[in-house]
Amino acid sequence: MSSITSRPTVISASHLQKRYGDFTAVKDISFDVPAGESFGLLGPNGAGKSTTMRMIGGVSQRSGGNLTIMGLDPEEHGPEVRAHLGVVPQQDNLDEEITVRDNLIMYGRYFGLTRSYLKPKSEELLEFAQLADKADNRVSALSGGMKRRLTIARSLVNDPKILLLDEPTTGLDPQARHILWDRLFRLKERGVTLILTTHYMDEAEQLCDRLIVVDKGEIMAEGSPSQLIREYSTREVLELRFGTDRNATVGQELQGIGDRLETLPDRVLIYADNGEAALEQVTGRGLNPITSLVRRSSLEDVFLRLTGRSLVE
Ligand SMILES: Nc1ncnc2c1ncn2[C@@H]1O[C@H](COP(=O)(O)OP(=O)(O)OP(=O)(O)O)[C@@H](O)[C@H]1O
Repeated sequence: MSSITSRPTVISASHLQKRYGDFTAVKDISFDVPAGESFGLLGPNGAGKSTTMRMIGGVSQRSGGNLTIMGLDPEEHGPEVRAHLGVVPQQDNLDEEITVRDNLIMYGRYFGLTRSYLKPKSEELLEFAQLADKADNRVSALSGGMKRRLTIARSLVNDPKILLLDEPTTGLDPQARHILWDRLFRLKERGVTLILTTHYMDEAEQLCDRLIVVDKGEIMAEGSPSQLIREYSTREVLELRFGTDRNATVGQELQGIGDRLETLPDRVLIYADNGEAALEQVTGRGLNPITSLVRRSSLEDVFLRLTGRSLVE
């Protein structure tokens, strides 16, 4: 099997910038995505992820930098670029008053696809989205997770090589998120390049081969989830809760335990490769947290290390 890095680059962004008046939403974003990769933009609300996606999708003009999709500049070759892209926006914009199947057909017609192509295609996509039994229902009768799956099915009507997903599971319950992730894995298996934004660290860890951590319009770090965790965190984290007032003051007494300490309003985090050994040191000093938990490091810890803030505030 060819390694992912030897595959052709399908998206190349170089020093992307977007200004809204005096405000710079995207300051300097560069990345290359090879075909078939699942690439993520992870960052908190307002980091500039959607703005970057809109520039890739060709619906927002960039203020600076270069961008090519399959070798073409989306601002100069909008229709050709859009023919390669499937776009799943942050907000579902389905037609609520028509049926599930008709949403697919109408969207395809808008793309100029023929009815004879769309008839079998819509059935295939309904199967893929696990919505075949809802085909004749109005969209207004679907759950949030079903609507998301329909939006994804709709984005696939033109067999895109690249799928842009802006916050694909925001607002969904855990079960609906897992069903959706499973569908995205299948697309990845078929060789579709996935570009997704998320502020959920677990989503980034599950879905992304590689990602950039974005904050305030800039890239803070880049790598695979495991590379980033290795580089910016310890293997384990000991989470301690001492009570609201005590959390803020106990830091002094914990000095020297583990590699690093973070004090959050509701807990203290001790970064250590061996969390249990760190906990023994804590109790050995006569400090008795109300609760303690040893867990593996996550991308949330990477973000905290890079910015001093939580991803979800
Ligand atoms: N049309 C606009 N005019 C002015 N400012 C904007 C506009 N669109 C976005 N912004 C600002 O640009 C910044 C980045 O927004 P963007 O939507 O790209 O962030 P994000 O990382 O996608 O977060 P979210 O998940 O909340 O959408 C924010 O401060 C936002 O308020």
